Amino acid sequence: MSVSERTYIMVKTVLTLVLFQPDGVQRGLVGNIISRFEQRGFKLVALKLVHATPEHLEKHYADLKGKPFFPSLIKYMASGPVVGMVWEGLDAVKTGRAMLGATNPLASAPGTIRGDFALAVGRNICHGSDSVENAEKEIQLWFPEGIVQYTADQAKWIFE
Ligand SMILES: Nc1ncnc2c1ncn2[C@@H]1O[C@@H]2COP(=O)(O)O[C@H]2[C@H]1O
Repeated sequence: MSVSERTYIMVKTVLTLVLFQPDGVQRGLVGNIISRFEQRGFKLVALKLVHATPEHLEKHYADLKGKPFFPSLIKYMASGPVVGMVWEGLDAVKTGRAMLGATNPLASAPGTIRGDFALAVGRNICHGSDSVENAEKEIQLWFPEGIVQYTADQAKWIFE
């Protein structure tokens, strides 16, 4: 079992990283989106507001290094504070991505975060890990100190 694969009550849970871009922070959407994850039944296990360096962001977006928008993405992400958070839950990576909506807000369904709040691909509010393996790497990058371990009492009302 990998570090990010866990067991919570009798349910096998995973961790996912959600990273607010500067537009999500500046537009005051952090609280709304935290509420969506809480209301869905996910458990918050780490949270921080940071002004990330270009070097740190280059590591986070390493798989996009060859893309034409890579330099502007790094410059933009380093232009203001971002918020990193880690959520734990059943299929947290897949369901988190579904809650975010498509990368391009044009293709994001209403009801998703991008479908409700974004219009441009370069201002699409927040990033979500796209696989359990990448979540593990991203969580290690943003939270090298580790996540918080605790029991959420509401778990018995969410899982069978
Ligand atoms: N032209 C583009 N195509 C895709 N992603 C872009 C583009 N320009 C900026 N981005 C950003 O790059 C990010 C990479 O993956 P994310 O899901 O985090 O969301 C993406 C967008 O925020």
